[in-house]
Amino acid sequence: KPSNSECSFLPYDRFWITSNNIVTPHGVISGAVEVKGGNIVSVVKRENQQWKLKSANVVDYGDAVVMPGLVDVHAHLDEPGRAEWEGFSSGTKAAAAGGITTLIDMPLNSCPSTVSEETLKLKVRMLDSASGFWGGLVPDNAFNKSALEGLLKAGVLGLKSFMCPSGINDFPMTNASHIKEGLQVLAKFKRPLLVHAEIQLDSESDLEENDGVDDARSYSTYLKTRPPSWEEAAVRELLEVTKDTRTGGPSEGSHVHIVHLSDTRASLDMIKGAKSSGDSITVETCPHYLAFSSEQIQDGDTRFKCSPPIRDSANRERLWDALVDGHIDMLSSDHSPTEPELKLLDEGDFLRAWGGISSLQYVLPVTWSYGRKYGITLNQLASWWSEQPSKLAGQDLKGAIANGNHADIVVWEPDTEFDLDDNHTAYHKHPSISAYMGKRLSGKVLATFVRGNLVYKEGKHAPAACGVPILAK
Ligand SMILES: NC(=O)NC(NC(N)=O)C(=O)[O-]
Ligand SMILES: [Zn+2]
Ligand SMILES: [Zn+2]
Repeated sequence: KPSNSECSFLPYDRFWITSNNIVTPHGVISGAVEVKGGNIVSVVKRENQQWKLKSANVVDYGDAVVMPGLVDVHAHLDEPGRAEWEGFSSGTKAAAAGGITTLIDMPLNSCPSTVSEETLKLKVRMLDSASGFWGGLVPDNAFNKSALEGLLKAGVLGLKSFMCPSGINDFPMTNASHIKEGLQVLAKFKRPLLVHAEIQLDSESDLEENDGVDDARSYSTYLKTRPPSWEEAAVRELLEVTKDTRTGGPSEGSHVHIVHLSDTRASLDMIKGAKSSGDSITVETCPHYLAFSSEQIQDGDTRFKCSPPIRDSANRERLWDALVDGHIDMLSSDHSPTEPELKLLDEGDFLRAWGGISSLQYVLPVTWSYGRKYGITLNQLASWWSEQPSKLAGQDLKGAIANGNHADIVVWEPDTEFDLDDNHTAYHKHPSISAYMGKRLSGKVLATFVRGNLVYKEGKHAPAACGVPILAK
């Protein structure tokens, strides 16, 4: 266990962070955040604090924004088993450099997948596993109540399942009856199920076998293989089951969260309907669906391949509307990297390349850079990236700069621009496969505090990683 001095660039247990732009649940204030023993012990406006700050340990950030650290509920860190794709050490370093203070690791792309108490232990045991974990709901454990309970008791924050093939052999897909069973167990633990909501519709997927007829280098070919009807069919089937989460329903206490929504037509309308009927349901989208549109994706540029796919610009505009209007609850990275070889960048084959966007370190500046023209506010950013995801993950003491909360904080400069070029230091493993390479972004992270430790400062990480696994109790 590293000593405290290795965990933080700051030697103090008690100190004040001051700024003219502190994002609190009650608006942006000029003042100070007092940190003691890793927690926020007071948040005071500038006019109330003169007496305190004179002799204290003060870190002043001037006009830079002081915001709750981001909570990324959807990241694939791939360890153990596929450390060459990503890892806890590289992933958490990238997170810290990007202002993310909490990562929740997805149960697939590591090997083995996190589908049992034993496989969870493999993750928790890793020295750098400073994150929380979702467990997998798969056909093997869905009808095995004691196995599922074992996994939940071992501390996963909730479960995740796929309604279509996941691309990972030991993570098979679930149908609505598996999900229904899983929700009953989750209800007891009051934890959520995260669902990849696409269902493979036969007639539409023929193209995959039709190589050569349609050009596999063309993004439009890929788009046709995963039409909005796949999301729509999955959401429709899923919502039959989410009724169980209503007050008085058989799975009251559980919750369903739809990951990475792309379709803004029927799927979104159905989700809105379910919310108004009292289903316990939330939905996320990801920065790549908000930043990019299918029209812009060049032939062969498989960095942009993900599922569900990035759709057209009209869809992107509707995603922003839905987010701003509160119909989409939160954002996540869905950082799903691989080795560059599996992206098949030379061939540019959209049908055979690995699907997943690599983005972990960039999500804050990306959301801000692309969201500015929609007039998004700092409080909205904090809600989408911190408050709502903390709630989903059951982390009541995270997600807001408020008294008693964990001192998980990002300090950043909204107007400072930078280029994601070869000179930019990225900490996740394969920056070259990121869809954001070559972009100019605004919003530079200056400092990141995790539990009061200044873990990242001006391009450098503290000598040791001090995060601990976040396990549900
Ligand atoms: N196995 C994966 O990581 N899949 C991921 N891939 C994407 N989104 O393209 C996902 O979250 O579905
Ligand atoms: Zn997914
Ligand atoms: Zn994912």
